[in-house]
Amino acid sequence: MLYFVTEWHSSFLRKITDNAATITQGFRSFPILKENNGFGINIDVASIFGVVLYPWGVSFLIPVFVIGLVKEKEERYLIMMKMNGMKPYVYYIFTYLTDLVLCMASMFCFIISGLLLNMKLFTQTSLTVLLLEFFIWSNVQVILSFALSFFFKRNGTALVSSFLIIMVTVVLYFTLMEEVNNTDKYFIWAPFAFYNILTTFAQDSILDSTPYYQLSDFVPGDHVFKVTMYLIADYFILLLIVLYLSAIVPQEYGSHKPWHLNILKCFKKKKRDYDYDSYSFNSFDDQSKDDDVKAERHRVLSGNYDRNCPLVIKNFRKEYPPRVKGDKSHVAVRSATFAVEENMVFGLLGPNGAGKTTLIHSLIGVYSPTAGVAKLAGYDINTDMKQVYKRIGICPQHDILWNDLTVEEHLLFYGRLKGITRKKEKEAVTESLSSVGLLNFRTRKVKGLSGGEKRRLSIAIAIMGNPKVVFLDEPTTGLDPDVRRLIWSILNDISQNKTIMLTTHSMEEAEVLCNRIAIMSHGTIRCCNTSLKLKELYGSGFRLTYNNNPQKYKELKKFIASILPENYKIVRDLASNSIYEFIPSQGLLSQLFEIIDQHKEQYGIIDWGISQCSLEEVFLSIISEGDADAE
Ligand SMILES: Nc1ncnc2c1ncn2[C@@H]1O[C@H](COP(=O)(O)OP(=O)(O)OP(=O)(O)O)[C@@H](O)[C@H]1O
Repeated sequence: MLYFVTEWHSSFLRKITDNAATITQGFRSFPILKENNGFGINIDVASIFGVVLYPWGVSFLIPVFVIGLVKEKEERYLIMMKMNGMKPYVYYIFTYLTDLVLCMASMFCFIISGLLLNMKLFTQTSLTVLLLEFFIWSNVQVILSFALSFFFKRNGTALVSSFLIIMVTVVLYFTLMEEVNNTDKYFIWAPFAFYNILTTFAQDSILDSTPYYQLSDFVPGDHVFKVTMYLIADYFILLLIVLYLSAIVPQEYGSHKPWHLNILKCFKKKKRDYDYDSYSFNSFDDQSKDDDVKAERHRVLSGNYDRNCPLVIKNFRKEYPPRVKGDKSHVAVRSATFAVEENMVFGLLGPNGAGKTTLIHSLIGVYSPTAGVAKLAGYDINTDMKQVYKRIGICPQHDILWNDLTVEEHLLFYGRLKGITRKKEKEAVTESLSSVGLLNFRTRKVKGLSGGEKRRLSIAIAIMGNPKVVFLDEPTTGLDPDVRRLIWSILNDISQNKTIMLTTHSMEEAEVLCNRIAIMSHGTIRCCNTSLKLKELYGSGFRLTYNNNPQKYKELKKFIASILPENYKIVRDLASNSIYEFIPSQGLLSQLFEIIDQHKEQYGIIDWGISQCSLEEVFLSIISEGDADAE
């Protein structure tokens, strides 16, 4: 059809122009403008999508940083580092710098991909201005994640919530874009300020009518300059918020200040309220009625102990500030005074909440003591903590280990914290690992270790560098009997030339390992002696236990009363089963065995036995006394 129409027009043309003109057929594309992208509009599609996607792209690291910080809180890595002498501010500065480097690296990738994709925002905006803005934004991201991390305790919540915060911010920004551009108050929220800067650059580069953003444009009076100043101000506000929150938000460990930070107290000159050598009886009264505790207190406070004692505590007290305003402060350790010599394992027993962990944590600097003094390995914990950390080892109640580090890396890390030199560290690692039987696990990652192996690694960390004093907080809790016995034999071997302070809930463990045992309840040391002595002092002597025929119950009861000494106590009195406690006179035990054996059929005794009281009974009796005192 097109052919016939063209031929008809062509013959008409030839006729009127005397064959001078003719129409030739062919196909050609429509002419397009060089920068038209084929749609007739001169725009950079990548930049348009970029405007929408940039905010997401430049904010995705915030949730990642937040979960990193919250995970640290959850896993308590910082506490373990603190127990080994690392100052929290060092940890936070390094976390900040690591996050900043990560952020800057991701920003570089962002800029390089923009340049490779030939996106105008990156090709046409001054690179110096871009780098400056991204540097400021990287700092803001890191400090913002620090601030957000204070509001979460669990990793999962932190992840979801921080993603939501970023998502809502981006959506809100695009909804209010026009308003944000014209109203400065929105720039108080740092992401709004940075997104606005990015959008301004992107719009400048999309629209031909305005020139692209250059360094010379970045001067006072310019919109981007003004928003950048807001962004910098936001950074400092966030920094102040982080410093404030770190002082007032209660952490699982460590103390925190009231919301008003006790500012007035800062101006008062701090008085040194102790002097190690002259510290004596004038402090808090010891509540213990026990003669051994009183004697130990007298011995230590009057200075009658070996001056080389690696562990000396005088009138040590720890009060926690009240959790609720108006409440009284909580006294976790009332007043502890004792000294432990070298080559000794000192067991600290007590029910949950007795104050054992608080005492250890106050000694190793996790908390500062409310009153009292202590010397560890010859150094005063109030003045020479740096020296103390080099000479002590700590195995905390729960394993605080990094899943992705190897066994050796853990030991190297803590060894360096303790100040072991590079030359000696490999040797120290080998020594420590062979003591706990983990030499073959040297290169294994912690996530591949069993519970017992992790515990042994925690003990290896504690004894790294051959410290003088080792604190073991419930080292075998939750382990099976086999592993528990293995750890006992390890502890027995490593106790040479050391002073070990061990807390445990296992009486058997205390009996096996400890040369001296102190039982603590309600923050007070109730007794302190060897396990044998404690049994003698607090145990109710011996126990007669029997099962019998209920028909002869009354006669049997009379018979037993007639053969036991007058001091007997009935512990259990059932028709078919009874327990009596008594303190035997000389020779009575052998007589009892004979008499009961002769009369057992006559009184219907089915089976019977006599046993000495256990440390557990001593423990229970002391704890119940402590409970009565506390009421
Ligand atoms: N950070 C804290 N702030 C306030 N009170 C605390 C704090 N930590 C512990 N306490 C309280 O101090 C008391 C002693 O606690 P601590 O953990 O020292 O006891 P424990 O003998 O080690 O117990 P467990 O055997 O369960 O570990 C408890 O009443 C406890 O509630």
